Amino acid sequence: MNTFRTDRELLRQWRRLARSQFPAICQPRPAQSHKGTFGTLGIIGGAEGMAGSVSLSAVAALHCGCGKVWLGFHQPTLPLPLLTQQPEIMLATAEHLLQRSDISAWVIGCGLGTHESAVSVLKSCLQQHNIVTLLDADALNLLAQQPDILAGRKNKHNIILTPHPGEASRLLQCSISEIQGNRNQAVCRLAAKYNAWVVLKGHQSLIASPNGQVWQNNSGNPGLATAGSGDVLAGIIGSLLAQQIPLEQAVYAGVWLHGIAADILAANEIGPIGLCAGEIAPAVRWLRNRLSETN
Ligand SMILES: NC(=O)C1=CN([C@@H]2O[C@H](COP(=O)(O)OP(=O)(O)OC[C@H]3O[C@@H](n4cnc5c(N)ncnc54)[C@H](OP(=O)(O)O)[C@@H]3O)[C@@H](O)[C@H]2O)[C@@H](O)CC1
Ligand SMILES: Nc1ncnc2c1ncn2[C@@H]1O[C@H](COP(=O)(O)OP(=O)(O)O)[C@@H](O)[C@H]1O
Repeated sequence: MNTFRTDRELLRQWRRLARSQFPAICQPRPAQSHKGTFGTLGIIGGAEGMAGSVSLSAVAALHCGCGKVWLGFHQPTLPLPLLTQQPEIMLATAEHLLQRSDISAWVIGCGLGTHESAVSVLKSCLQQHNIVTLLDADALNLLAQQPDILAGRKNKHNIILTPHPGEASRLLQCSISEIQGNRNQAVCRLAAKYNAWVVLKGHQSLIASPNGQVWQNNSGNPGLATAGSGDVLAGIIGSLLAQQIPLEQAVYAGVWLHGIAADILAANEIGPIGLCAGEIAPAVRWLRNRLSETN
């Protein structure tokens, strides 16, 4: 059980900001709702040795409110220990998961690996043109190696790319210092090159829409500089997308919630030093519930 201490005035400010900028995440649950109301997220990645990455995404997605989460491992056999960690998560191989017809949103790439077999998994995921899809980590590395992977996608405005500066440098074929030297320009170049939504992660993450509008996020702290916190972000945004939160609000709100969660944890003496990525999800759940309260 997790409750967090927060200054009341700060919580009021967060509510005001969230209600004006991303009202869809502040709605209380309708009494007549059921798990299907809140969508099904499909997460693909987790090659051998990397099961933890997609597990972090999936746990975060559940805590952020989506109805069901499927994990599709890019491995021939399933990493069974995950069942005991969070038995609510449904497990499959990536190939089997891609055949399901009930997925509301996809997250692909965390721990996926960059072998040839990963390319075909990514391509078949992208063939589901009408399903909003977030590409992270190795999906971005594959895209950097083979930019035409996105060429056959009919609708790119429902694609979200979430590179850290290292991945951004691969996507734009330049150095990390060039990315960091002009982050605004970098995020715009990425959005224009791929005609997609882009989150350039790091201190004060930048979000660019496909038509080049840029928004800077100011929540978060260096506690987030820890293995797996990007996997958690992918799960949060994917969860909001699966819940049918409008895409623009899902991307902005996801980045903001992830940062505020880290700020709440730090204020509760969990980090910033030694904050673990898995600790972010309960704080996101707490915050989403506080935002949907009426007072
Ligand atoms: N538990 C698990 O299973 C986990 C699995 N994971 C999975 O591991 C796979 C590899 O992912 P990865 O991101 O660790 O490696 P990689 O793409 O080589 O990037 C590192 C490069 O980027 C740079 N860089 C990064 N951030 C930066 C910043 N803010 N600002 C500036 N530079 C920055 C960094 O630069 P450096 O500072 O080190 O020179 C370096 O060059 C991937 O599939 C992922 O999902 C992880 O999620 C962890 C938990
Ligand atoms: N100094 C920082 N201040 C604020 N946020 C940060 C900082 N460092 C990292 N983050 C955030 O943490 C996440 C790290 O993502 P990423 O580098 O992809 O991690 P991983 O691959 O280990 O999951 C991103 O959302 C990024 O914006």
